[in-house]
Amino acid sequence: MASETRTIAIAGAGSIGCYIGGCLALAGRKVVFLGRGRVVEAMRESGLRVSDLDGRDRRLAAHATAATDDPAIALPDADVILVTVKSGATGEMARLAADHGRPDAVVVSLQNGVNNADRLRAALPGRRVLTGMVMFNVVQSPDSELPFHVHRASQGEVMIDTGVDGLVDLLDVDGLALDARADMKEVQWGKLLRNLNNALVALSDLPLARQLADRNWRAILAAEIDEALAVMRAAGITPARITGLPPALLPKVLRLPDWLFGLLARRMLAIDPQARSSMWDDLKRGRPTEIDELQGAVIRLAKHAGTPTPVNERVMALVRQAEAEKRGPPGLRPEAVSGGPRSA
Ligand SMILES: NC(=O)C1=CN([C@@H]2O[C@H](COP(=O)(O)OP(=O)(O)OC[C@H]3O[C@@H](n4cnc5c(N)ncnc54)[C@H](OP(=O)(O)O)[C@@H]3O)[C@@H](O)[C@H]2O)C=CC1
Ligand SMILES: CC(C)(CO)C(=O)C(=O)O
Repeated sequence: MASETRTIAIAGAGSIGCYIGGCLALAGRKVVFLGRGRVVEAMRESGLRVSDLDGRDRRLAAHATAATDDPAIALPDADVILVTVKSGATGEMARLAADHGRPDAVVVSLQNGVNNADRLRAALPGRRVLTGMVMFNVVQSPDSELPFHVHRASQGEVMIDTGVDGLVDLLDVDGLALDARADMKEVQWGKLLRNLNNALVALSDLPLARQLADRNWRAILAAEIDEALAVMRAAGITPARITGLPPALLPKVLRLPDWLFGLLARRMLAIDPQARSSMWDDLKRGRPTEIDELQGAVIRLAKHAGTPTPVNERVMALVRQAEAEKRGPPGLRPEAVSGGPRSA
């Protein structure tokens, strides 16, 4: 795959799509952004600002940013379609790729959860669909800020299925660390363990670094992970090690006192103070969250495996309540989430 001549479509220009597409465009790749509303308007008006916690701070001028809300413009020329919509929009994006994309385009799901790539495969029979996973957090600018600004606020790779010649070379540019993996199913489950914290960041309304520094919040995450590991064991699923720690050790390490956790989990804590979670972003913007793909996946699997998941169920119910109230992240204390003695 000759990198300079290939066209990459970003199917869902939001936080992850604009960060990854922005890095690719800044490296000279041909990128077209398919988005909508305020993001496309802002990119057309004033381009894109792409920064990260390592100190890069770069701009793409408006004339160098191909942004559209029309799939008939964005998708027909694409050699690679990177799907970066939230899980609730996967079905719709699959339909757009089927209607407007080339049959030989490689489609890559860069979404959290364990089902999105399979959903794309089912909706795009005969097409090449790869599983991907993004390990870092991206924060997007508030609505009024111009240019539209995406900031990578933690470290981590973009992991992608092996098997398509030249794809890693195409995507491996400054600001992105590519990792081609043959175990993406296990990576999805390993990432799911980490994503069980997305809801806690959203419910606490705390930046990720502050929330993870609090042992009371970590104890809730540890309890969620205990339940998820039991479910996975019962279902014969082996989650990949993606945090620097073996998955089975995560609950123990999370329950350590703050000072010891800080020492052992240095990689996990290499986060800048702005980092939150994509679910926090959804509550902030009054949008549906991916709770059903994360805690929901654990709870559904547990129903088959016959293992209990009370903590994941409680967290899911609180997120559902916050979604329905549409008042943004509710700023709960850990006791209100764990159901502990001080929650009343
Ligand atoms: N944000 C993060 O830090 C991380 C996110 N992820 C995962 O990456 C995926 C993407 O997340 P994120 O970037 O945060 O999501 P965003 O909501 O920021 O971006 C998705 C964008 O796609 C747009 N969109 C949805 N449907 C269409 C459509 N039919 N046509 C054009 N545009 C469309 C949305 O518009 P609108 O808002 O109008 O719906 C939105 O702007 C998720 O699965 C998430 O879990 C993984 C790691 C980190
Ligand atoms: C922040 C991160 C990387 C999980 O730690 C994430 O996947 C998200 O925000 O959805």
